[in-house]
Amino acid sequence: MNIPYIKCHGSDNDFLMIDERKLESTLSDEEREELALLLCDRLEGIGSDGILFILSSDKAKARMRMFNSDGSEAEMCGNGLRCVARYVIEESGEEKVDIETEKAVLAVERVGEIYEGIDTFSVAIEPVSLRTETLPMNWTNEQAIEVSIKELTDQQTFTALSVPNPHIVSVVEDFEEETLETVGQKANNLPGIFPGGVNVSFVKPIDKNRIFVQTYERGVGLTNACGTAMSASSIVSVLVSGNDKETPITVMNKGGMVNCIVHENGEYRVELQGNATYVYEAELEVDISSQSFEESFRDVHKNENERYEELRTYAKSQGR
Ligand SMILES: N[C@@H](CCC[C@H](N)C(=O)O)C(=O)O
Repeated sequence: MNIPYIKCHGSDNDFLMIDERKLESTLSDEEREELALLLCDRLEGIGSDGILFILSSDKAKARMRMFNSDGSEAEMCGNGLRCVARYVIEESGEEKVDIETEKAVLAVERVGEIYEGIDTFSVAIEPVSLRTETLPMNWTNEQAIEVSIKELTDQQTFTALSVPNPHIVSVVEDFEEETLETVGQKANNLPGIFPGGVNVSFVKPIDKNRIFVQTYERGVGLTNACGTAMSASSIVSVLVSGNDKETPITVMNKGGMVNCIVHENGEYRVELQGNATYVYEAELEVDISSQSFEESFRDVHKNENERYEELRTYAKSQGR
């Protein structure tokens, strides 16, 4: 099977982006899962946090499906949607389009640069729900805001929300990555509470409307950034740490930074704004039955990667 793809990232949460509309035939779900397992592996494969599949849609300009590196499909992917937004916007020549995702048709658009020289895209993160049943999370109350989950740790509290993929968020003064990994692993081995798994984020407030977020992602593990988690964390920071809605919250992460604008009009909605960087474009010859592939490189996007390095250096200098 011949598969052209673009290696891309949002805040260094990296993906292989495959336009299925350009393949001889669309893939089956088994093939998407097999491709994710084969290609995302960082030792034996190409290495990435997941695969973004672009399909045609009868509801929007295009449709995105996202598979995690463990082969599971997620309802939504914020950093990935920015990459798909760029691809579809550049393809259509329009500045604002709609993209179908599993749970919603979402507006995406090109917006003002988040950092000099960085083409920036904004994606809508919705629907948002604080009802535990939407994650799903088996819990005694309808909501879980700042609750202790003793099966995870007795040192922290968590807030649960779906955006619409499932997240729990803990606001802490400081944290070690190892603690996040331990808690994330436990949460994803607790089917009695989180039957579908859950993304776990630790949030460190830095200043007013500025936070640092890191996430243990369901289906992946620790990542440099997770767009839906940064959106969920921004909502939680409004709810429990006094950050302001309707104005950007700058979210620093291990791979860079984004802006999240939390809107509330009866329900929460977030505008997630950040980079959508192409690393390189290449072509694959894949044989799924023998679990093998060959890769031929076509085009490295050197200039934009150099510009992204400047953003990364700046973000690092702002600390965590
Ligand atoms: N990194 C993504 C989220 C990807 C899906 C997540 N691991 C899940 O299974 O819910 C993002 O940027 O939102």
